Amino acid sequence: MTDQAAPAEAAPVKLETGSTINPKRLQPLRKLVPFMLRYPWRLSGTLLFLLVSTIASLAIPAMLGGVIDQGFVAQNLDSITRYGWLIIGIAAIMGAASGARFYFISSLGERVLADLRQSVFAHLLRLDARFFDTHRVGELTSRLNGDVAMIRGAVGSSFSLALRSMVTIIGALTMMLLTSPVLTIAVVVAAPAILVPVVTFARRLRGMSRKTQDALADLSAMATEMLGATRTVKSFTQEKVQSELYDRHSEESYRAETRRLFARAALVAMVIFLGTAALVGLVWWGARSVFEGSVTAGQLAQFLVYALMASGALTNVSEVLGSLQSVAGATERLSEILATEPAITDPAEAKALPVPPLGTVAFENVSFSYAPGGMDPVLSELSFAVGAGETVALVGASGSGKSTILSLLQRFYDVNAGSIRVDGIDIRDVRLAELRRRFAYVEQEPTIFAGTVAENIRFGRPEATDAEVEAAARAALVHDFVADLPLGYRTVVGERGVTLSGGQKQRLAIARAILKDAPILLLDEATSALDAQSERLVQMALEHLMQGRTTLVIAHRLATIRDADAILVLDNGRIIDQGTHDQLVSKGGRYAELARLQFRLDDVAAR
Ligand SMILES: Nc1ncnc2c1ncn2[C@@H]1O[C@H](COP(=O)(O)OP(=O)(O)OP(=O)(O)O)[C@@H](O)[C@H]1O
Repeated sequence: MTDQAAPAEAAPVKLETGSTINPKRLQPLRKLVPFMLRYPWRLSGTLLFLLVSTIASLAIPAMLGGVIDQGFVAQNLDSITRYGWLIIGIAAIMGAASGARFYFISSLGERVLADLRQSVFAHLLRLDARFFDTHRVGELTSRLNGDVAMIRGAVGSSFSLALRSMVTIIGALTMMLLTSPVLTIAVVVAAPAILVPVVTFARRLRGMSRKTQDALADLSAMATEMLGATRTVKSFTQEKVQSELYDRHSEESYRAETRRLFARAALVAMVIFLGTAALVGLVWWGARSVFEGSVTAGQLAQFLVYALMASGALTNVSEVLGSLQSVAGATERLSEILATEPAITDPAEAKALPVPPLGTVAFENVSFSYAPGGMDPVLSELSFAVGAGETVALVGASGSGKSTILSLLQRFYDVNAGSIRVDGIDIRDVRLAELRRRFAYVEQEPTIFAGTVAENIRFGRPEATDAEVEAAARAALVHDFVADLPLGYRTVVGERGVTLSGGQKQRLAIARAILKDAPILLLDEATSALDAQSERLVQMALEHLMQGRTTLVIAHRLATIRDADAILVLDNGRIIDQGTHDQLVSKGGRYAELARLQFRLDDVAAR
C-alpha cells in the first residue's frame, strides 16, 4: 500500500466556542461502546426514544405553519382547533418520549459508570507490586473517582445532548430546505458573518478561563499545604507572611476572573446584537419573499423556528464536544489501566502444594533486582533453607534486602535468577492464591482498615465465627482491650474511628494472623520502641502466634534473636554469616557489632 492510499487524516473541526475539536482525540470514547453494548435494551430504548422525541419536536413548527396559513390567514377556526388537538397529541408523544429517553440514557450512564468503576478497581487489585511501585496511589484513586465520574457525565448527559443536537440539526436543516430552499441558502451563506467574530472572541475567552483556573488551583494548593502544616507555620511564626502570600495569590485570581468576566460580558453583548440583527435580516428577507409570494406567512414562521432550533442545537454540540474531549482523555486513562496486564500471574499448569502443609522454605541461588534487566541487584545468589517449624531471623543493616526476601517469598515480584521453594515446590508453579494462603504476614506497620475490630481481625478469613475471632483476639492479648471499647468488637477503628496505639495495632495484626492460621509466618518486627508493658504484650502475642509454625522474621528484638534456630546476617543482598546468636556473638565480627547497635545488647548487659 502506498502512502497515498492511507486514509487521509480528518481535519480538525473548528467550533464556535473556539475549541478545536480533533475527531482523533474523541476516539478513546469508542472504548466505552463495549460497556454500553452489554445493555442492548437500554441502548436501543435510548435510540428509539431519542428518534421519536426529536421527530415529534420537529413536527411542531410544521403544525405552527399550518395554524397560520390554514387558520389565521384563511380565518378558519375549525382548522385551528384541529391543529390545536394535533399539537397537543404530538406534545404528549414528545413529552413521554423525552422522559423515557432521559430515563434510559441516565440509567445506562449509571450502569456503565458502576461497571467501569468495578472493573477498574478489581483490575487494580490484580496488578502486581511493580505497577504500584511506579504509580502514585493518589493518582490511581483520582482516576477511579474523577475519571469515572467524568465519564458518567458523558454517557448520562453530554453523549445524549450531542446525539440529540446532531439529530436536531440534521432534522431542522432538512425541514428548512423543504420549507424554503432559497431562505436556507441565504442562512447558510450569512452564518459565517456571525460565527467568525464569535469564534475568534470565544477562543480568547477560553484561554483566559484556563488562566483563571490555574490561578485558582495555585490558590487551593497553597491553602491545602499550609492548612496541613499549621504547626510548622505557627512554630516558625509564619502566619502573617503566609496569609499575605495567600492574599496576593487570591487578588491575582480575582483580577484574572474579572478580566474574564468583562470579556464574557462583551461576548454576550456581541452575541445578542449579532443574533438579533441576523434574525431581523432573516425576517426582512423572509417578509420580502412572503410579499413576492414565494413563501407563505406560515412557512416563514415555521422556517424561523427551525432556524432557531438548528442554531440552538449547534451551540449545544459545540459545548458538548468540548467536554466530550476531556471525557475521551478520562476514558483513555482508564483504558490504559484496564489494558495493563499483571506481570505475576497463575501458572498455566499449576502444581498443588502438599496437604497437610510441611512449612518448609528454600531459597536457591536467588538473584533479584527491582530495576529492569537485573540492574543494581538487591539480592545476589542467595541460598538458605528453613525447616518445618523452625524460626529463622533475618538481620542486617537498613537496605540490606530483608523485606525484599519476604516480598519474593509471597511472589509480589519474580526472581531474576534461581528459585524459591515452599514445601519443595517452586512457587512459580503454584497458584498465587494457594501460595499466599500458606503465609501469615505481620507487617512492621500493620494496616488497620476503616471498619470494626472484628472486621479487621477477620480480614484474611471473612467466614470466621465470632467465637473464633474472640479466641484469636485472646491469643493475641487484645481481648481485654477490645472488651473495654464502647462497642466491643463492633467498635469502628482506623480512619475516622478509634485511634489505636502502636502496640494495639500490632496485636490486632497478630490476631488477624492467628485467625488466618497459616503454616508459615512472615514477621517484620516493629522498629519503633514500644513501652516495656506494650512490648511484653506484643512479645507474648507473638509467642502464641509462632507456636508450631515455621517463622521467617526480620528481627529487631533481642528476644526473637535469642530464640531463633538460625540467624542469617545480610549485607548488600548477600548472606555474610549464619548461625545461632551465641555462635555468632562468640565469633565476633559483623554480627556482634550489628547486634550491639541494633538490639541494645549493651542495655541488656547493663541490666
Ligand atoms: N519497591 C522497591 N522498588 C525499588 N527499590 C526498592 C523497593 N523496595 C526496596 N528497594 C531497594 O532495595 C534495597 C533493599 O530494600 P529492603 O527493603 O529489602 O531492605 P531492608 O533490609 O528490609 O531495609 P529496612 O530494614 O530499612 O526495611 C534497598 O536499597 C531499597 O532501596
